[in-house]
Amino acid sequence: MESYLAELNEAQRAPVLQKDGAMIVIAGAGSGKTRVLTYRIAYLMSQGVDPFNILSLTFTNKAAREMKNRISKIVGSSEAKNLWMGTFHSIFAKILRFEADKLGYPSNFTIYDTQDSQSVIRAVIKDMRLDKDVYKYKQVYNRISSYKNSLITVKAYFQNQELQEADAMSKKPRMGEIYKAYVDRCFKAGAMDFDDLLLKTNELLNRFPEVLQKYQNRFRYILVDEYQDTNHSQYLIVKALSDKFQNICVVGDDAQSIYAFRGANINNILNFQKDYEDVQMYRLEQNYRSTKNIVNAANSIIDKNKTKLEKIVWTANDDGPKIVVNRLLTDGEEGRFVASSIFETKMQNQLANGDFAILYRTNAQSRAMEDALRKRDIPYRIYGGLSFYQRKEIKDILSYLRLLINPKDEEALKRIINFPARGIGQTTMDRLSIAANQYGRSIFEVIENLDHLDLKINKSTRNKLENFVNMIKSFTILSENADAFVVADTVTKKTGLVQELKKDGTPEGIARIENIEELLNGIRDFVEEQKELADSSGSLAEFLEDVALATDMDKDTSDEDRVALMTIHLAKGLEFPYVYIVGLEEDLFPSAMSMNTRSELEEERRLFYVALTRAETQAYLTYTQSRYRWGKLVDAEPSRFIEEIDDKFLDYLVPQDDYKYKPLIDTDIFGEVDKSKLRQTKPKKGTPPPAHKPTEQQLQKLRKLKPASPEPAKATKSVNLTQGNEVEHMRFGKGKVLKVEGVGQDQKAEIDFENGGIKNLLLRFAKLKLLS
Ligand SMILES: Nc1ncnc2c1ncn2[C@@H]1O[C@H](COP(=O)(O)OP(=O)(O)OP(=O)(O)O)[C@@H](O)[C@H]1O
Ligand SMILES: [Mg+2]
Repeated sequence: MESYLAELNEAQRAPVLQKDGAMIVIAGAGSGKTRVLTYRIAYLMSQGVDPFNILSLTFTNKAAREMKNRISKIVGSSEAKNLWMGTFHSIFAKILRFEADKLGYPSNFTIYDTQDSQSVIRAVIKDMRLDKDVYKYKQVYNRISSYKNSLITVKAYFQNQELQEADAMSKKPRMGEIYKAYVDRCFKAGAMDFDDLLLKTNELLNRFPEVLQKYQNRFRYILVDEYQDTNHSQYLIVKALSDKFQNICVVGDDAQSIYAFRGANINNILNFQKDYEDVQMYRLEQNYRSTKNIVNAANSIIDKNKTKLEKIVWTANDDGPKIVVNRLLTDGEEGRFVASSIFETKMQNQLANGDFAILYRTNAQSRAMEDALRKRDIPYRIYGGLSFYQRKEIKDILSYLRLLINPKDEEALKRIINFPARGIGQTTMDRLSIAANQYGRSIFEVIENLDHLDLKINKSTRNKLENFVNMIKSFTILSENADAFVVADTVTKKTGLVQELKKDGTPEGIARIENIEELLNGIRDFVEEQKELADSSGSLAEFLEDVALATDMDKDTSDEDRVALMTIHLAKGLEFPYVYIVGLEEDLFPSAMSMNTRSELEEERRLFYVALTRAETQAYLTYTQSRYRWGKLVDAEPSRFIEEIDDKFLDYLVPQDDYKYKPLIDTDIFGEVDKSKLRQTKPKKGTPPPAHKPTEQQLQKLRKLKPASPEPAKATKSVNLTQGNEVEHMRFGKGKVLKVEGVGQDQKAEIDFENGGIKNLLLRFAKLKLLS
């Protein structure tokens, strides 16, 4: 037996060793589904399957990279390079580029991000002179997106009476026209939006049988992770591609289906057995990720859902500490509690920042957490929200880069034709735009042919336009031979973007220049990685595709050690030793918008299940008593999800009898807040005082809950360290003391460890043995 197969239990080995046929692995969180996929790929390769013939679809590109790295270690990296691994979007974007001409697109088509798409929709609504309060562009965008994901093309829309009536009923009778205009504009700009990447792939496979056959033969073995969250469009692609050989392995957990609001269809998992002949069903039951307390608490939650497949999840891991529940007065306090708990836990157990994650239901909750972490000097990274690539200065540079790859890209052109200012005004742009519509050409082409067109544009403006086009063309020529970094660096210098920011001179301007530097560094890393890992040259086109399709998780470019902050939706598939789930309040989690039907509430509960099962060692649940929502301070009730967990797994920092007790208002914290809005309850006689902050006693208790270390934590106060001492640390091994500073409780030492490099340790917590 290959040695790596010993790293699987028997139940995991079975789907790995079944080389051919259709199979589905349904199993709870942390039971090794992703591991099964990884090892299955390695096994297929060891059985002589060509990596070119294996397609593996994951939830993030980062997950794909991690799997590829693991596989490289098992079978060698030159082999693993040729695997097709990535998200649905990134894999099918690649295929669409090969086949673009069949669909009438240029192979260098741009991928419009959500911002670009919404900007096109705004322009359409404006040009059609529609009321923008009725036709809200974000709503319209979501609607179009859901049509596309259900494979309703413009043509299909106009054939569907029901849909048109539904839109008319919701006061949007002209939805169809907007949809058509939007699709036409994107097509003219040589651009696909995110949903097109799936829709057009379906079109390609449907309309061109020879193309379908080609990819059916290529992808003889198909694997899909997180199958419970595939939407209809993705489902059809997988079904079509796997139809011939039926060598398909999907893994998933119905209890973790959390994307119904984006069209994910849990029936895909439930119907799998009907879709293929001879389906083998596998179940995994042992969880390797979490403690018994976490696994059992998570089981007790998901038990409350009626719609589910019965599953067993157990673990041989330790009981571990109980799940800590804490009530705080406000979100500010909640942040402070989380930050100090992270600080204490980190110090006591000598952990890295990356061992901690803070998960929340909505992005808005991150602010209070950030404030508190910053005050404590704890480095953190927020995933999601406004991403790095959406920042103005970054998007400006990317627009230049996009334009030189695809000159038809109208969103990119509009953004930078007069930035930095070159004296090309709005009137000129309007004239160019009208001409472009009239001739059915792109604005760039109109500018290229100005001499032959009778447009009211004066000589000097014509010159400016010509210079602009020539500059872009010179970049295009450069990009034909140079890698992405060289091109981006040249563009940044030649366009004068950085000079513009330098002139500005404000701290914001300087921060923007730093961001641009970070972008260039990122591009350099990308080029190096491409050359090493993926057998490619690291061209600009490849980089732009990578950026356009990077999921929020993938934008993690630097490897600095930070606490992770993200919404629960983004945390799917990940794991952290310590997890804080914050804002566990009715109307926030479960969300007020998802409590209308049982199925919505069950999706919220699955979301909570996902959150809790990310934790390996310890989970913390927090809620506040009042929170600002829509600009008002409102009373908050603890989430029903806390009450749904069996008490024996919980440790309340707030005494439990006092669970729903509302304390008097703490004026120091509320300042000028309208106190009449707060419920003012007098403490009942004999009730313990409300615990706003954990008391010293509670912190003691919290400390006791820390996982026991092999050696009891000895304070180092008896060890009097000085420079040059040799010491030994449990995790970092032997080390030499470089520097000691501070006194008493705050005494710190800088130590150079054999295994850990130079560390700065607080002596009160560090478990050090003095050797000499
Ligand atoms: N047989 C095993 N022996 C040791 N560790 C294992 C084994 N199987 C899985 N693990 C570890 O358990 C953890 C969870 O595995 P994995 O992420 O594959 O689970 P999963 O089922 O995909 O979870 P999720 O449902 O959250 O996606 C990982 O750290 C993995 O390395
Ligand atoms: Mg997984």
